[in-house]
Amino acid sequence: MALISFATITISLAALFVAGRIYWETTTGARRRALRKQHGCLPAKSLFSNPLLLGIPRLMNNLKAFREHRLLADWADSLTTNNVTTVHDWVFGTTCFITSDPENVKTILATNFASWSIGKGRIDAMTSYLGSGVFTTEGAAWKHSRAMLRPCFERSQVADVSLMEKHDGTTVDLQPLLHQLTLDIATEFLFGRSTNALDRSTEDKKCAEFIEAFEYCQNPFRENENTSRWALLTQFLPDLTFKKKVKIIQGTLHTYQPPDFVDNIIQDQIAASASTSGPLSPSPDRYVLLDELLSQTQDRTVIRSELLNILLAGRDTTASLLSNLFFELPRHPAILARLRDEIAEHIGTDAAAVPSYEQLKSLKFLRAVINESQRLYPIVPSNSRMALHDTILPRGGGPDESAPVLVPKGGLVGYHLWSMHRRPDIYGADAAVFDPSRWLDDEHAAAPLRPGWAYLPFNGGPRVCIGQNFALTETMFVVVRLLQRFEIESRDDEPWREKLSLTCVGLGGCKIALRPVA
Ligand code: HEM
Repeated sequence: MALISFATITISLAALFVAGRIYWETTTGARRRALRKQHGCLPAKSLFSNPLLLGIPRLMNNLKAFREHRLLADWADSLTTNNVTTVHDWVFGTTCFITSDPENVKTILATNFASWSIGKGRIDAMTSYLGSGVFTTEGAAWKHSRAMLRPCFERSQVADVSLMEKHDGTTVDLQPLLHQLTLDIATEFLFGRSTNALDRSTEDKKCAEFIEAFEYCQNPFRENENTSRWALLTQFLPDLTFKKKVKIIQGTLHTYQPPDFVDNIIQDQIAASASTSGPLSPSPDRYVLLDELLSQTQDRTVIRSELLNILLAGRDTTASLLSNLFFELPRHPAILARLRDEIAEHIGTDAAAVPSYEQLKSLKFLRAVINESQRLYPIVPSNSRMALHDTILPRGGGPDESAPVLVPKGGLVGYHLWSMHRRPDIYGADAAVFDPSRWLDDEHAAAPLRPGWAYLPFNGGPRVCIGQNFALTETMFVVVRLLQRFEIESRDDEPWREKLSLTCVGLGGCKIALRPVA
């Protein structure tokens, strides 16, 4: 009896499976076959063997490579060794692609923007501590945020370099100080008030607590925890520390908490808006994002979320760029000397010669140094998008990768800037060398370098970094002010190694000796 019912159940399940498969083949399958035929799609290569293993071996390898600080280089090697620019994989039933092909990246970010999402994973993970804002939303909500922020980044606002001068200080232990400096500048620019993290004389416990909590939440790859051997298991366990930190960031939004760091800023600004004078009254000649937000809504959740979203986007990114740049610069005395000459010629060597926005923009060689630093060490070295419906990548299929590829609805495409920025067929045989002169038309060996979509440190298309100009001005300003005052020397013989969180920075920090210029 038991045997019969077991056989009946097995047959029924098999029949159900076959019926389901037939249904799928005649609907979704047929639609995809037609789409493939219409566009001449061919499959992309796969570097990975057995789909029945659900991509788990690859995932474990990635985690190991991440722990050993070689994930980016491993991927680049993998693509180069196999002579491919787009590969296909299958992780836990989700179709995934990795690409370093500029045409594919352009399609995802610009020409076919509407077919792609930033992904549920990013939205859920980041909304949990940032709330809804420009970085975590899509569609109408994102458009609204972006429109609200745009005036904040117009040239006249960014050109106000005086706020940067206020936060310019002597540095010795560079990497952490750069992170504090950019936090101070970002908060002054966006909120009208600085965290003053760099100023040791003004210890603010709430501020320190807030920064610590913010840093904890924004690092999804917390070392020794998520990346341990048990990483896959810990993903399913509640992270109680994370919840505690979110409460610190979200402050009074969670009841019974005293006003926290961000709340205080919002409250003070509301009070200042009501008065016409006093140190916190809205500046008549400078745009402060918080003032703009307050003029549009009194909803503190909205205000707080938008502020946190931008703080995330604008803070560590610039510090990481500066840190990577100052890692390379002292290792290339000829490049450093040329940069000093340019600064002396256009601005002056005296510390009293504070550069203006226009002067900064005239420093062509400094711009080339920054470009080169971002080429070799993109701050966001890989990124991804999710297909909202069945859609097409223009390249990557077939033996020579020239055929289009079908990406099914829900499929993920990772675009690997680290690999793309180092492609010898785009940047030349010396692609691995730090050489800013490749960006100078009259000095470039062959034709002028015009990488287009093959160079993407700030992303591209409608979601291009809104703070790009601000970040570049800030970077130029800090480099000029530092070199005007100090001789710099590398104090680190180790090669650059990746330290990946949301941004990418050197594992060994940026150890340099600073001597005041005689
Ligand atoms: C070197 C410094 C910076 C780099 C390399 C950088 C890079 C990027 C990248 C790659 C994105 C796209 C992320 C994505 O959509 O997946 C982005 C978006 C964004 N960035 Fe930056 N960024 C920098 C500095 C800044 C600064 C200083 C601010 C503001 C103060 C800022 C504000 C934003 C915002 C608001 C977005 C979201 C734009 C949107 O989704 O519409 N960034 N940035």
